[in-house]
Amino acid sequence: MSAVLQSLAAENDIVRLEGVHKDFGGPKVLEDVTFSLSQGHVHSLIGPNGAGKTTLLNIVSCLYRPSAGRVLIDGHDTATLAPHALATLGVCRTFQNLKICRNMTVRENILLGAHVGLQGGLWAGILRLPALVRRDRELSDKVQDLLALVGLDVSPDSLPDAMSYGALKRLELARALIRTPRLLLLDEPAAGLNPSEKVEMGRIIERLAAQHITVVLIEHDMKLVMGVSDHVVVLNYGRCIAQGTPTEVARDPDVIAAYLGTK
Ligand SMILES: Nc1ncnc2c1ncn2[C@@H]1O[C@H](COP(=O)(O)OP(=O)(O)OP(=O)(O)O)[C@@H](O)[C@H]1O
Repeated sequence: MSAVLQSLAAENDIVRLEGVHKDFGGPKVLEDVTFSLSQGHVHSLIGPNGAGKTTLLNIVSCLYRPSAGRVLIDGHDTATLAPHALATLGVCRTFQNLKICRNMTVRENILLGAHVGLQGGLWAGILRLPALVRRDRELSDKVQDLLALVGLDVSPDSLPDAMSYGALKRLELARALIRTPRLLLLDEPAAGLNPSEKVEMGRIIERLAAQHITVVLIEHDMKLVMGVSDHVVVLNYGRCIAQGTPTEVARDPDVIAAYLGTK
């Protein structure tokens, strides 16, 4: 690629990982991982179990620090950024395990996402401090829009305890969207969903991309990955072994070998 094209591509990058290594005091979990994520696209991070996908997402979300290398978001090194400050950069995420408060209403659960990174944070939300109650009132209309966006036909005032697992996953997604992120990190959003719920999750991701939200998706369901991704990064034993369009990675011999267990 020419220098001009390279700098144009870099301008469009929202995240850049440069030579990221990670260990937890033992063997390397990530080794020299370098790639860029461009704005407004759906990027999937795939690889066999234990390849280092969640560790990488935790590094991008500043929950873990790289042992070496760096992560840039909008060109800013995140080395000293606290995880809660990420939301102010327009970065939000969901987790593999559900983090829904079952004794709070659907609306309150979604609004908790608006409190991340604010003064007082999650606890101010749980304790219902006055400034946040005012802000919540302003955001209430948005809750209804988000429920529609994630395809949840439930009352914002209902409790989530009667909701199915698939519906709770979508509720978590709505919570991550309340702050209108530019970059959304999704850790296995379709895990545990039935086939029709997976299809619906794919449609939701496409809707998010249509709204120019950059999505990073960790997912084991290859049909979903191949259907929604613009760009796929493949990890194996902590190394990036391939990246490209879904078609390119699907026919990459290293990727095929990793998935068949021959590498
Ligand atoms: N906090 C930690 N302390 C020690 N080892 C860890 C820690 N977090 C992850 N690991 C190790 O790092 C390796 C990669 O784990 P990680 O969860 O990132 O893989 P993954 O690709 O997301 O796997 P899966 O698809 O099964 O979720 C594993 O060997 C795991 O045991």
